[in-house]
Amino acid sequence: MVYQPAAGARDLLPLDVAQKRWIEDRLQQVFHRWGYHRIITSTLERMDTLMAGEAIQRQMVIELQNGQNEELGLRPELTASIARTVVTRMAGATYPQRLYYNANVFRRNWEKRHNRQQEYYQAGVELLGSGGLLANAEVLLLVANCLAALDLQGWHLILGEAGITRSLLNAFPANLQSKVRSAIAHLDRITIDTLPLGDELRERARIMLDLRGNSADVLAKVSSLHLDSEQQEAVNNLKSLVDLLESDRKFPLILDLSLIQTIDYYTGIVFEVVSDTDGQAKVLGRGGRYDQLLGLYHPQGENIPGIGFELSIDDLYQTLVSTQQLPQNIPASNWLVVPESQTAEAAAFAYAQKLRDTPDLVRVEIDLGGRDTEAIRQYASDRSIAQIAWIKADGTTTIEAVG
Ligand SMILES: N[C@@H](Cc1c[nH]c[nH+]1)C(=O)O
Repeated sequence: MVYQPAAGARDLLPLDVAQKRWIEDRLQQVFHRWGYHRIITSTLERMDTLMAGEAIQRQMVIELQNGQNEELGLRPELTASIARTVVTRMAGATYPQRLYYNANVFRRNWEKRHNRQQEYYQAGVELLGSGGLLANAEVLLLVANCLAALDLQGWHLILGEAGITRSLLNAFPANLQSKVRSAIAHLDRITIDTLPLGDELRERARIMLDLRGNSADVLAKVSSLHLDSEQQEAVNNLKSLVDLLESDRKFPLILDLSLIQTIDYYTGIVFEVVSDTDGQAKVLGRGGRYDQLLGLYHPQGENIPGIGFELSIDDLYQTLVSTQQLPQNIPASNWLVVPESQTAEAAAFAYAQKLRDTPDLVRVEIDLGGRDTEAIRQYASDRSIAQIAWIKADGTTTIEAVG
């Protein structure tokens, strides 16, 4: 019998881990520089927490059997868990709260693959307690700073507004809304042309499909849709955000008011970070504003606004691996300490420990015996170990540089 990981699960070997850590360490430094603090929530959650009302579909979650009457699942994302934690465990916390995470998530890929489960790694932030323009701008500028810290060239951000998109969809008959929503999400013009819609609504659906491109054009087009005052206000807020982002230096922005996310807790801006390095658009991360999510978990139903994003470590890795920036090898040890006889073993351990106790990171291996001098030299050279310390029983040490 051959033991294999579960379908869709992956083992990360030391070089994979070193490369993943390279990405994570850079992101973490950026998060710290912006005043964010790490939060760790449970991998396992109750299904009602994970589904965040109806925002996350049950099919997305890998459910677990347990004997009790508690439905449990593996988290498919972190935002719902963080919302639950903050309102139930951090009562009395002052706002804003700036939190970040770096964690594994599990999703059942029911759409594309045949019910395959999959484990992914995400790093992301949640900025809680502020609903305004500045919080939106902070989060988008933080995305840009993360990508700069990874030296990732050639990306853009697709920015939508879930509130506007949802209210534009409300004009359609209730029984057709989900079809129109899905046709718009998939840019499916044929469905829009064939659904039983009157001329005016069909035209509206076509315009919605076209609400994508440079910000000035899109904002002009959406204003032609006879907006009510609430929609107009949301459009104005979007315009202020775009102006703020584009004022200082060019922020690579595409506005898309047909952008619809699979996760449905968003109430304001939504966005996707897209890389265009390999000539092929690839989504590296996504996020948005959710001003009604925390209220779902709050004991008194109090709403606290929030906004955040996740970056997919797996997709960042795929994009960066071709640029040779990631470490190409696991780090070599600096020293190999060799007891020359059995009676020298204690002295060898003591010498190795002295080397390890220096303030700079020094990697020190003990030779575990069973090979002759030549084999030891060969091993050190194969592993790119710089120096060998040969230790005698009386503690005498001979240092040899490996050629
Ligand atoms: N949790 C979302 C991303 C997000 C973070 N904050 C807001 N949205 C996801 O996994 O897609």
